[in-house]
Amino acid sequence: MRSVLLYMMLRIPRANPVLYTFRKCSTDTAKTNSSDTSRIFPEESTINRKPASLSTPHVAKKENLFLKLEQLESVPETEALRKSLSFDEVPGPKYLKYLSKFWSFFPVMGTQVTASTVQYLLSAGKVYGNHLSWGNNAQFFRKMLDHYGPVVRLHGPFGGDVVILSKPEHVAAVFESEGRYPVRSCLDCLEKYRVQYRRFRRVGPFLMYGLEWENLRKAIAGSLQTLTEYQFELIDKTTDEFITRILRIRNKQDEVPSYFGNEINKWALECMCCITLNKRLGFLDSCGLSNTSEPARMLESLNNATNAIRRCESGIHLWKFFNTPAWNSLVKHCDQLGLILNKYIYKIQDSLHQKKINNEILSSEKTSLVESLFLRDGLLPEDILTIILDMVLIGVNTVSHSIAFLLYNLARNPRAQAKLYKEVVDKHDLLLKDHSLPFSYLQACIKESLRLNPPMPILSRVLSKDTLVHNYRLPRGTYVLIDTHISSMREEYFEDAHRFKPERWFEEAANFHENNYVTMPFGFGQKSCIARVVAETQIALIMIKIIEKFRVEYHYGELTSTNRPLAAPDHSLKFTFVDRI
Ligand code: HEM
Repeated sequence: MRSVLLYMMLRIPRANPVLYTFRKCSTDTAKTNSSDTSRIFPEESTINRKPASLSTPHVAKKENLFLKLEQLESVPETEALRKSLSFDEVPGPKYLKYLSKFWSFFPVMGTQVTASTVQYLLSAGKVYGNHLSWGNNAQFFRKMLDHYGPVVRLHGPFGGDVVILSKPEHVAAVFESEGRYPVRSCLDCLEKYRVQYRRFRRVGPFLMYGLEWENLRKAIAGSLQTLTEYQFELIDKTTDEFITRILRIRNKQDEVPSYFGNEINKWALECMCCITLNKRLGFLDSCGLSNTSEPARMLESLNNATNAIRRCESGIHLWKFFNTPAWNSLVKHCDQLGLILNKYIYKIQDSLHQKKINNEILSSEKTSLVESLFLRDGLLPEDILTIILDMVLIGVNTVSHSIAFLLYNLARNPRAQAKLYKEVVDKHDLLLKDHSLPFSYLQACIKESLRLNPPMPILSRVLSKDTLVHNYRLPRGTYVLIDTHISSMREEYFEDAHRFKPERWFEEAANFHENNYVTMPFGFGQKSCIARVVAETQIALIMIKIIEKFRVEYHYGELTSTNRPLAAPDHSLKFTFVDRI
């Protein structure tokens, strides 16, 4: 048994043909472009590249996290911490405690596996013993918190513990103790894919930490403050195409087909290309997409890669030892997505080079995110690829799920929809004039819908120092999962919490809720969403166009979220779009 385990732990991931082609292609391209790179960015030649060795076995996440935490300053012991209850006293399901002792010899497994076990329970549903037999796994966190109290400790079956929280004051304690470089959980599979298989030197902004992450984040955030006028125009055109698409695909009863969710995804992916590449790739082509077209392949890869990441991160990480179907799918689809994006990234690099030769001055209005990243010192095309891939993997589904739920909430609340329609009609000319979005009721609708249906309901952090929560001392290194959805549904903060009431955001208490960890659809602090403004503008723009043109209805019962890490609508989105007279 031990030797089998040892073999599994040391097993070196085998390169597969798809990967080989991709790696070869990208290194070839990198070679052909290396001279260009040094001409445009002379500083880059000094970068000391150290690709991760393929022969290095995957390092246990626990060690990684502690290495990262070591960089953080330690804090003096306070009186309150000294008097607190110990970590062992935090309640939680007992059976996991026994299992954790039994499994503790698994050195390669760590906190991450505990967390992914939780994720697995959330997405697949499992029955364990009396305490944990939940009929409805979507209610997993709520049941745990109802049963054990506001702070729950899950003893990891494979070592490493997870603490679940949802009360704003506890969430405050976690975020207020956050250092300069917060650590969130990692997606191990994506890290392995990028660092070990693709040998990228950086793992992407979502997964990075420390000074390097901070610098990268500053570089991206600088270009994502707002949309440029040019990007706004591109997204505006894309949204017009989306409206035409609704007209084309709806039936005689004005209802769109069950694949409408995919149409929203196409719109969101096209917008992402506008934001990152300043380019429309034709996702909403009026003739539809042929299966072999580039946009269709890109969309398919994105859907399959997202699904593969979810499968890899759920349950036991067998892909760390051998190539599971989920891992193979992840490699195949991330490669595919990367190949397409790389093509455009290199094109932009070439055109920048050309502009430099011709001494052309770049107009800041027309500079794409990729261009602005190239213009910063020290970023290689592969760094830019990981940035764009992270943005695509996070930003497309979150935006399209938000739109789906907002349409649903408006369909179910005709009065709110009528009020929004009035605002849109009254302020239409303002939108045309200066591209600003002075729509306060619309903004309240967006906030309210994100409160009811946040696309990323669970935030995660690794504590950078011992933290006092509910008088328990949670040790540094504890992996904390925060269910922000539960707190934003509490009656004590929101009257009629289950109702869609945009008006509540005009009340005085709203500021309190926004600033006090009660509702956090975009996360919190240094590692909060980098593209909040851009995402809100995108959502506002599409809603204005839809509500101006159609009355939206939904005739299929309650739409709720699947409880995956990214919460998606659990039914098909067969909305009815009735023309406004
Ligand atoms: C309604 C849409 C969106 C929602 C609700 C959302 C929500 C979130 C949340 C909850 C986080 C984690 C925050 C934390 O841990 O504190 C996050 C991080 C992030 N989001 Fe968004 N997001 C949205 C749209 C986007 C878009 C459109 C992009 C890209 C253009 C994007 C890029 C990112 C990135 C790169 C991070 C990682 C930031 C870091 O770790 O430094 N998001 N987002």
